[in-house]
Amino acid sequence: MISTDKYEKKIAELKTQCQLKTDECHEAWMSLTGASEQLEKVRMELDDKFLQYHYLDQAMEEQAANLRDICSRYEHDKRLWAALVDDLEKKVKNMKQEHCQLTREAYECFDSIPELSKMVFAVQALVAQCDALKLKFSEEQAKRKMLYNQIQEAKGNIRVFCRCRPLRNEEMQSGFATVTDFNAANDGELGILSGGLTKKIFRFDRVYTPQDGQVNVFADASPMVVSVLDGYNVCIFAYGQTGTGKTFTMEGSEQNRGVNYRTLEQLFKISEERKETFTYNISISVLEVYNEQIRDLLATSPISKKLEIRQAPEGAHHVPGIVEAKVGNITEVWSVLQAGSNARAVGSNNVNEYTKNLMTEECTKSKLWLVDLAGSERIAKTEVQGERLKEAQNINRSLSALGDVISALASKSSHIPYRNSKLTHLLQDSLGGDSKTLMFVQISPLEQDLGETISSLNFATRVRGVELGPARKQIDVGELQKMKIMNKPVLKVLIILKLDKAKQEVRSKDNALWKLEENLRNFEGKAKGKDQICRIQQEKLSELEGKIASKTQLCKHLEKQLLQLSEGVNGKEETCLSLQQKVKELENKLRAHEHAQSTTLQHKVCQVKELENKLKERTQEFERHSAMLNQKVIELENKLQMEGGNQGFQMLQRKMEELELKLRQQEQQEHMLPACSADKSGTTSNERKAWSRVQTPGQMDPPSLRSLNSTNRAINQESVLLKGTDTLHQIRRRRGLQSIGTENTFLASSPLLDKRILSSESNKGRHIDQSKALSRLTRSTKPAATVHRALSGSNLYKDQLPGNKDKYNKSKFWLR
Ligand SMILES: Nc1ncnc2c1ncn2[C@@H]1O[C@H](COP(=O)(O)OP(=O)(O)OP(=O)(O)O)[C@@H](O)[C@H]1O
Repeated sequence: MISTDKYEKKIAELKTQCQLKTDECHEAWMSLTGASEQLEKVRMELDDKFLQYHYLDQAMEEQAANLRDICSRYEHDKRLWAALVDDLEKKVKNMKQEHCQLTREAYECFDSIPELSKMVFAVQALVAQCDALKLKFSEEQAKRKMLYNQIQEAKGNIRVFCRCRPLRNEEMQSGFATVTDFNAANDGELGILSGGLTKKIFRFDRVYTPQDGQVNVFADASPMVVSVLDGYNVCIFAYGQTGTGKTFTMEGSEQNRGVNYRTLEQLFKISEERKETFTYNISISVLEVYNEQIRDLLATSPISKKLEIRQAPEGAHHVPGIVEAKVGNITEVWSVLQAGSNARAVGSNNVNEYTKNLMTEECTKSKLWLVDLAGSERIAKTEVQGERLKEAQNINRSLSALGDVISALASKSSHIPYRNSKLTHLLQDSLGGDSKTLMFVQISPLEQDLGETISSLNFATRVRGVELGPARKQIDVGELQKMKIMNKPVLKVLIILKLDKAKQEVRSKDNALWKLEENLRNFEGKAKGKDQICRIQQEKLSELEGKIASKTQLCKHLEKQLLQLSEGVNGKEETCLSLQQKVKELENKLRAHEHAQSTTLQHKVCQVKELENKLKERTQEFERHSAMLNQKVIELENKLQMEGGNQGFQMLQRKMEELELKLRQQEQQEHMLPACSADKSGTTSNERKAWSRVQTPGQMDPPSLRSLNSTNRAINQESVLLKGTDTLHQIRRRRGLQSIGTENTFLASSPLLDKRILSSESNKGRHIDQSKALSRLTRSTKPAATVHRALSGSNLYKDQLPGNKDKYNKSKFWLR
């Protein structure tokens, strides 16, 4: 009994120690749970901070990107505007320079105005001088005209040039003898050999050898052209035997123009030279006198009406109805002459006359007769009959009438028989005292033509012997009044012609003056234009400056915003840094706390292990003692059996049974407590009542105790302390499950955690202790805001966490 009490005492002590350890473990667990909760809170705060930091970081990045964009645009605009400003400044500088230049030039021009006025005075003086010179010139011109006429008169108003045709090829080949001697041709003498011995000398104004060309011939005839343009009637005609070169001299060929063409060419040339002083209206008529009938070769109608010669009231003769083609240049004249030539009667042997009517501004109306007479052969020689005879007779009549006129003029007869033939009648105004006449006497060099040659030369000599009076200008009486009015201006115009050089000087001065004025005007215009451009550019510049100012203001505003944003960013960065710092601190704290917790836990675990070991040792000791007690009991029973009677033995056996019962009740009590706490979820209220009854063995009824005794007999046979060891193992296992569950709940409810960690399947079977799980969560930067809610909402967590149960349950749990 004493040993049993001892054991009972020891058991009670051990139980007390065990209870104390269990309480310590419970406290440690509770503190761990509290630390975990705090840790969780800190983690959540950390996650929230991380999230905020992340958002702030994003906002900051966006702001930084915006700022960078604004900065780059600002830089670009700045560069652009700077370039524009530079460009404009350059332009303005150039324009200012140009403006200065133009102002300088304008001032120079302004300064040169006195010089210009001086020049104007000089020019006016020159003009006055010019007027004086013009007067002198007109006087000189009048004198020149007078002298020219005097010379012409001295030379004779009828001038005769003799021209001999060259021998033809066949004539030369045939060896025909010639009778002409040109040794003194330059002196105007022509020798004609007569009978091979005697030589007769003829004197003319000019004698042309067969070698003299058209140019030489016309050179002597050209003064007549000046006379025509000066207002005198002129008649140039060729007289001579057929085939001696009359047409050649008067018309010539296209390559070798004759007197007609060259005279007209000269006429237009001089009129062109005089165009500033005179206006010549030149008209041309081409007519033919055939069988004493005037034929208009320019008439377009095939049947031309009969043309008659009429005398105008002022005395001039004209042919009414004849075509007068107005010509402006030699080309037109040539085409008109060609038309007349084409219209000429084919095979006709008659007089062809070209007249030029010239009307000048001084109201003179002069005529130029260019006459190609028919051959002057004697009828006997021509031996023609019928119509040809009649034609030859008419030709001879014309020529003899011409001869008669010439003779009458030569003898200064009172009556000049102009009207004896159409030819002399037509030439009346141009063949006489008031006009100038030039006759080409054409001769043949052949001996066989000697008679005709002598006849022609004699006729020419007679013509040359005619002494005409001084020529008169053919003034149009109808325009006389006009002429009187225009006399002075005409003179003036003539002076201008003569004083060409002075006029040119005046003109050049005028031109220079005009140019200077023009330049001045141009400069003024340019200056105005430049001023306007300058104003426009200045306006543009001011506009651009305004723009630049607004841009600068905008830039400043942007810079301010940038600064504010930078400050904000800096503030945010500082906040972030402080937050990071805090996070770090918290992490450190957490780590330290974890470390402390883990250290404490390890310490506790070690303590629990030590306690377990001690418990094991005690249990083993207890077992040993039990075994010894059992041995002693058996020994005592045996002794009793041997020494005492059955009565004492039965009493002892009863006592043994009572002791065993007590022991069993204690065991039962110990055994029922963990079963109740382990199967709490499935425990009903009745069972709890039963459990409460079991707790107090004194209150238990004997049958229940008995039944319990019988049901637990098997257990009783085993070690009670071993069962206690199993219970500790179960606790450890549950704790492990709690850790796994907690971890899995964390993982399942934190979507931002790493996916590998998220995989609950892979982690389900793994045993992860809390310290590792916490460290992993601490390493994770992803927030887990829902962790606490997930944890608090989890039934498993609620059931398994001892902190969520009442103290009584906790104590029950840890009693186990
Ligand atoms: N000085 C000259 N030089 C060269 N050839 C000339 C010269 N004179 C006349 N002839 C030539 O002589 C020929 C006859 O000349 P042209 O017809 O002019 O004579 P004509 O006197 O007019 O004759 P007609 O009285 O029959 O009209 C032409 O072939 C012409 O070329």
